[in-house]
Amino acid sequence: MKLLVTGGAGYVGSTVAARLVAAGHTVVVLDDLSTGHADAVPAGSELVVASLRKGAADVLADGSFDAVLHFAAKSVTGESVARPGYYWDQNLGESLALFDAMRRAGVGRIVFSSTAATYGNPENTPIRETDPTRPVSPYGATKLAIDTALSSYAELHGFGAVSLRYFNVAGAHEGLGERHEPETHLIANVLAVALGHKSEVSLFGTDYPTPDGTCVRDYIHVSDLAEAHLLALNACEPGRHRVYNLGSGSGHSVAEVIEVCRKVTGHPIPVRTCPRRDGDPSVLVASSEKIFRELGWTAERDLLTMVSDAWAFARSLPHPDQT
Ligand SMILES: NC(=O)c1ccc[n+]([C@@H]2O[C@H](COP(=O)([O-])OP(=O)(O)OC[C@H]3O[C@@H](n4cnc5c(N)ncnc54)[C@H](O)[C@@H]3O)[C@@H](O)[C@H]2O)c1
Ligand SMILES: O=c1ccn([C@@H]2O[C@H](COP(=O)(O)OP(=O)(O)O[C@H]3O[C@H](CO)[C@H](O)[C@H](O)[C@H]3O)[C@@H](O)[C@H]2O)c(=O)[nH]1
Repeated sequence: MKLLVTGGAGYVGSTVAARLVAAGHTVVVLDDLSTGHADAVPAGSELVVASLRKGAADVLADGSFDAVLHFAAKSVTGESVARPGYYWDQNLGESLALFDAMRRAGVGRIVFSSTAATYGNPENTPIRETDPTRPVSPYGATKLAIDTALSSYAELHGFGAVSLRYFNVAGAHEGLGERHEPETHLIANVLAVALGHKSEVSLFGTDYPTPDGTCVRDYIHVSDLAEAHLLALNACEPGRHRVYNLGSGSGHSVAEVIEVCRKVTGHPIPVRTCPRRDGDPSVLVASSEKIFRELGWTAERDLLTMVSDAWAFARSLPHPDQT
């Protein structure tokens, strides 16, 4: 297939783009490089540097594309609380421009990166796709709005859409890993301490109603995520919008993750205990039973593998002072 990958210079998008190229697809990446890296775009694919609003219509105009994989977004929860208008514009506004360009070019097949943040503070654990969606951040709200728009486009314009609600993505895949600036994600921040880039890791909250008092999350390897995108691409069915959670079904506390990082790196990793971070639910664990039942997908790589792969990637990067 000929595929447009928005956000394909970012962490998840570049990994999936590499997997799509390896599977024999033709890939064009559309990315404004606002948080991505041109050197992450896989060899064998073309990079168009533009926002969705400015670039999507032109790229899609020749009618040669079969489908879109839509990763491009702003995704820092705290920033979304500080700048809600920017998030609505960048996430919903840019996505609507993309969907309109797709409609005009006659491309109706789309796989979209949604998020566990659409559920907010969950009523049930593990979270199912039928559970209430009550996002607690503008980031989660914009992603839920895009999911809702996709349902309309499926119903009224015949799009075949799949939203994949990732839980906490981690790990690295064939030389591609996390390079967010600033980095907010737990594992990358812990590994930065092991590398000597930071002196200690902040642990946000030790008074949660969890076994060790720290937040519990469901970590999913980016390589497992890439496989889910291949399956989702084939599951797009005109007139239908499907939603799937992507997680492992088991939770790990922040303290547990830090301990695994100590084992993998051999570094003591000093911790500074801090107050809770705004907007963090205490437990987020996915039921991925639906995507297993319907598409046969299941997470195969465990937390130790995620941390080991992220560590190998982190060590391959130059020290920030040398870049
Ligand atoms: N990383 C996670 O744990 C996680 C969890 C759930 C959902 N997601 C979602 O997965 C997707 C990818 O996340 P990531 O961690 O790879 O983020 P990322 O910031 O590394 O990648 C996003 C990419 O999109 C590009 N981009 C942003 N806005 C754009 C625009 N308007 N036009 C063109 N390009 C634009 C950026 O330059 C970047 O390359 C996002 O949609 C995010 O919401 C990520
Ligand atoms: O330096 C850090 C970083 C994080 N944490 C804690 O570690 C846990 C995981 O935090 P991350 O920032 O790694 O991930 P989030 O769970 O906040 O967010 C991720 O999952 C969300 C859905 O669950 C969204 O999809 C979001 O885009 C994605 O980054 C949280 O309890 C957080 O407070 C720390 O203690 N110290």
